Amino acid sequence: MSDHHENFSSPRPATITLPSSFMTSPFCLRTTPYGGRGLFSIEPIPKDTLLVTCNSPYATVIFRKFRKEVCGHCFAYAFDAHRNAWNVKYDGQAGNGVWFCGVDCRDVWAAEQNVEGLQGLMNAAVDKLAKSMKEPKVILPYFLETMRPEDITLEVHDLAWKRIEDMYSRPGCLAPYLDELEVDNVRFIVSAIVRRYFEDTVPVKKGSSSWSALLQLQNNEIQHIRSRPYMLDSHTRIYGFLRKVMLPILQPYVKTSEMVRAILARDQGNVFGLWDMSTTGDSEMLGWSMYVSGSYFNHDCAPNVRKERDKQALCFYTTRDVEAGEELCINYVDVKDEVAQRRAELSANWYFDCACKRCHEELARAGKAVACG
Ligand SMILES: C[S@@+](CC[C@H](N)C(=O)[O-])C[C@H]1O[C@@H](n2cnc3c(N)ncnc32)[C@H](O)[C@@H]1O
Repeated sequence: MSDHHENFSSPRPATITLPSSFMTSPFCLRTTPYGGRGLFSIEPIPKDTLLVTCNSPYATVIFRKFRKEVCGHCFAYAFDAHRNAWNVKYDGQAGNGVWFCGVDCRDVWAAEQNVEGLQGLMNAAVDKLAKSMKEPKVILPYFLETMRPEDITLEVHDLAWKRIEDMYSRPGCLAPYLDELEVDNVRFIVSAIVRRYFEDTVPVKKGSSSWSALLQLQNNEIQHIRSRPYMLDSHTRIYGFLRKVMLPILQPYVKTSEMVRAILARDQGNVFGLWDMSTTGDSEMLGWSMYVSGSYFNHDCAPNVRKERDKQALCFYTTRDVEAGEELCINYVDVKDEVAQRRAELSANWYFDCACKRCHEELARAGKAVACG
């Protein structure tokens, strides 16, 4: 339970333990001149090479409204199979709230993700507490009323969290109100805590990512709260809810806010949306997942890597021949969009000004056009 504070609060840790999936790869992790670390080829890599497979997410959530339509193990979407919903469930309370596309997925989920029935019991507890929530209420009004983004330093932020920890340590403090997305966020965090519990108590499957690898991911906490100060109130209510809902065996993980903060700080900017595989072009987001090794790919508006979901796994392939020394990048936004829209989206949701060559060239052309016009 003792997270190293440097790892927790600094945007990118000084020392990195590489995810095990990178050890035998044709690429390495290096510092970029523009945006932290990135993955670079160490030898020529042909088109369509599988670079890395992230076998299963460290944390994941299917939006509550899609729970009957998305398989809890392989994420298959019922509509893609021309069905309205899946009907395989786990017997008894310990499988609560999870539907499967077949008994095979149900049984693997039970063996890998629902050891001791913990995931299912937590789902049931979250649903029960969510039903009893009262009126919406802000719990950090002073923060929202007085803070300007530039005032939100790590110290100010730490103080707000300390206040919340104290508040929820008092007996009789009620569970705060959460909206639907916040309850989904609770379930995302619960999945990470249950996984961490297994990591601490039962042997983890080979090739799985670890909590210490998750902590190495870029921490976007301060940028996130500066750009949306109301999110601190949301995050602290989520923490309050978690304090109330955790089964006794998992309570040690939320006794302080450290683990919840560490997950929330990496959720923004590092997770992958779970989309249906629709070929109609109207793809819908069904939830989101954190794949630790996949989060080291930087963005480029002319990417040389594509990602493909294969059931629970996320696979990364080269889209063209890559030379030794080239950076390997995916795209975070739709590269068919205009430069201004791509940049606005990256800035709003990932907090960076894209430094890629394509943006540079398109901005230079636009600048010349304005100068000539
Ligand atoms: C998912 S992380 C990628 C790994 C990250 N560079 C690291 O060191 O952990 C996304 C972050 O990488 C940086 N980044 C990714 N693509 C970028 C780009 N095209 N231009 C500038 N920064 C970028 C930004 O800081 C962004 O928030």
